[in-house]
Amino acid sequence: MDGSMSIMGRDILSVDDVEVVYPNGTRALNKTTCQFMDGEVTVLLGPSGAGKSTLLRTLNLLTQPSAGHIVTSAGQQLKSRRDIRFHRRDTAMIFQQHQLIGRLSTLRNVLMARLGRHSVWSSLAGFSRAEKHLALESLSRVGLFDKALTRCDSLSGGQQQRVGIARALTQEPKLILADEPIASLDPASSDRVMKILRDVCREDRIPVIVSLHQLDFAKAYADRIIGLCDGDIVFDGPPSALDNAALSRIYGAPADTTN
Ligand SMILES: Nc1ncnc2c1ncn2[C@@H]1O[C@H](COP(=O)(O)OP(=O)(O)OP(=O)(O)O)[C@@H](O)[C@H]1O
Repeated sequence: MDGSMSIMGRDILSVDDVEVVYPNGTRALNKTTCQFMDGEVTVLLGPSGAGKSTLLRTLNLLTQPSAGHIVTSAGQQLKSRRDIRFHRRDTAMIFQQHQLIGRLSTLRNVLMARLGRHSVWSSLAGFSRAEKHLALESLSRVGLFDKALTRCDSLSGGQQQRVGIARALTQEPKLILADEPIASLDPASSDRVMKILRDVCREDRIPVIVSLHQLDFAKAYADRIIGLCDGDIVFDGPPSALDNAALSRIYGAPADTTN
């Protein structure tokens, strides 16, 4: 067992009594337990400072829990450096600010996703034909095949975010985490990005977990919404169950449901 996530069952990843207190004493996540399933888009919703990014980053162990564990479907607690390395290799992260290298082509940026699977020696040899094929296929899935040789900094914000998704796909992940992926996009680009994420989740049967501020996109694209407030999960259910009472638990006051 190499510590990578199994997709034998529905239950892919568990958060088991996890708490996060940052070194400066900020308690960002109170004792939290939840599971994430394959083929399900989960949206983390909540006001600024609620703990969405903290929960997301804890799933990848970019933020270390102060207590509790992240557990794979095989029942394995992610503790050893080796297990964490395999877990990160299998987990793709999409950021608000794309994290692309502007002067490189989109294809080069997308291929960067393969570095985690190379040894020092094999990375010196360059990317294989199969990897280049996978990168082009990923660009094709996000509708950017024709931009493969274009410099990234000449693309629009929405196109750059789609390159970020293509890079994530080229990692061949078993889990995708997206931290406010549409925060700086116009509505049409946001719609396209969310649709691609949902399609990937369905087609590749992997969990996609997205933090969002936009209630309308959460309702349109989530299978499940986890509402956070002050480091606690205060709602966990399908969008259809997100009524005004739930919204006021998340936002602390009657929320504007028209947004
Ligand atoms: N590295 C850090 N060190 C100290 N405190 C932090 C750190 N990162 C986040 N926090 C604090 O932890 C709490 C939760 O922050 P987090 O970023 O998880 O919230 P969020 O819901 O993602 O907010 P936003 O929507 O504004 O991104 C906040 O009080 C924040 O100030």
